[in-house]
Amino acid sequence: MLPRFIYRSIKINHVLSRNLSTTQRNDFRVTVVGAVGGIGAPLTLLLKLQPDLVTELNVQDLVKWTPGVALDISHINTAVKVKAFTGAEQLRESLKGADIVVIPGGVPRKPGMTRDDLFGANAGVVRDVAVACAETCPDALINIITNPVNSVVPVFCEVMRKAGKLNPSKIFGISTLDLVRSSTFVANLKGLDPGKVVVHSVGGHSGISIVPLLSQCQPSVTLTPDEVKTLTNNIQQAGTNVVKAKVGAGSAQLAMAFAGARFAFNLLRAKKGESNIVECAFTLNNSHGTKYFSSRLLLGKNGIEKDLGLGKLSDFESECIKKAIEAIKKNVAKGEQFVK
Ligand SMILES: NC(=O)C1=CN([C@@H]2O[C@H](COP(=O)(O)OP(=O)(O)OC[C@H]3O[C@@H](n4cnc5c(N)ncnc54)[C@H](O)[C@@H]3O)[C@@H](O)[C@H]2O)C=CC1
Ligand SMILES: O=C([O-])CC(=O)C(=O)O
Repeated sequence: MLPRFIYRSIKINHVLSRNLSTTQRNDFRVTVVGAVGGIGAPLTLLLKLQPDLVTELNVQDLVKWTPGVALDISHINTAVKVKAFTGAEQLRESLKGADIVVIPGGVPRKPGMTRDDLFGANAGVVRDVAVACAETCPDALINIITNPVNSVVPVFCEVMRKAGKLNPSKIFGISTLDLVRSSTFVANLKGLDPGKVVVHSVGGHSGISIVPLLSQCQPSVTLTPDEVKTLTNNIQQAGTNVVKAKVGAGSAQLAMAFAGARFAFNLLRAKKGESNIVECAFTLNNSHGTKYFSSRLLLGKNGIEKDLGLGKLSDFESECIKKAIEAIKKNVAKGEQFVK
C-alpha cells in the first residue's frame, strides 16, 4: 500500500492540474545533497510528488550521472521544478535560496561496522556542506541524514558557529526512522495499523542512544516488561539488522527516504503556518543532560518553536536515557574536536 501522503499528493496533483490558476501556493526550494544515492534518489522522488509543499527541487551529487537522474525525475508530471547540480563545484549554486537542505551525502555502513566507524569518511563531507551553507544559505533549515548523526550534527553546528551563523533552531539530525520503526514494530506486535500508531524516540540515532518512549505510545498499549525490553532492543538494532540483511549492499534506504520526506514535509507544513506539528530530531539544545539530544519538538515557521521535553518516563526509559546521555556525550565530543 502506498503511504498516505503519496495518495494525498496524487489527489492534490489532480486538483492542481485542473485548477492551477486559482490555487494559492507558497514557494519553497529544497536542495538535496547526495541526491543520487540509495536514500537520495527515492527521497527526491517523494519530494517531486509533493507540489503543494515543494516548488523547486535542486538535485546535487558528486556523480556524473546526476543530470540524468534529475532529468528522469523531472519527467514526472507534477509542478515541482527540478534542477541538477554536479560536483563540489556546483554545490554552492545548488544551495542558493534553499529553504530546506536535506543531506544524505556520504558513505553507508557495511556489515561489521558501527555508525561511528563512518565518522572518518563522513565528517569531512558534512563539514564541507556546512561551510557552503554558511556562505550561501545560512537561514535554511538543515536536515542531516548522514551518519554518524550523533557526531556530524555537532560538526555542522561548530562550522556554523565559527562562521558566526549558528542558529540551533534550524539544524536537525534526522532520527525520524527510529520513530517510523517504533510505530511499525509496536503495531505489528499488537495487531494495529502502523499508520495510526505514534511512538516518539528520543536520545540519539545510534545503538543504545536510541530510546523509544513506548510508555507514551498513542494509542496507549499494554506491554509486559519483557515486551518493552525486546521492542527497545529491536528498535535500537534495526539499522544494524538491515545492514546485515543487505550483505554489503549498504544500509536502510527506502524506509529512510520515507522518513526523510516525512520530516521535510512536516518542516514545510510548519513553515506554511500549520500548527501542532511535533517531530523528534537530534539538535543542539543544552537541556537534557548533554549539549545535543533528540527530544519532542514543536515545529514552527522558523524551525523549532518549542522543546516539548520528554514527558512522563517509565523507570526503564529513565535508565535507558542515562545510558544514552553517556554515549551521546562521547559522540558529540568527537564531532566538536574534529572542527577544532
Ligand atoms: N539518519 C538515518 O536514520 C540514516 C542515515 N543513513 C546514512 O545516510 C548516508 C547515505 O546513505 P546511502 O544513501 O545509502 O548511501 P549511498 O552511497 O547509496 O549514497 C550516498 C550518495 O552521496 C553522494 N556523496 C558522497 N559524498 C558527497 C559529497 N561530498 N557531496 C555530495 N554528495 C556526496 C554519493 O555520490 C552518493 O550518491 C550514510 O551515511 C548512511 O549511514 C542511512 C540510513 C538511515
Ligand atoms: O544503520 C545504519 O547504518 C543506517 C541507519 O542509521 C539506520 O538504518 O538507522
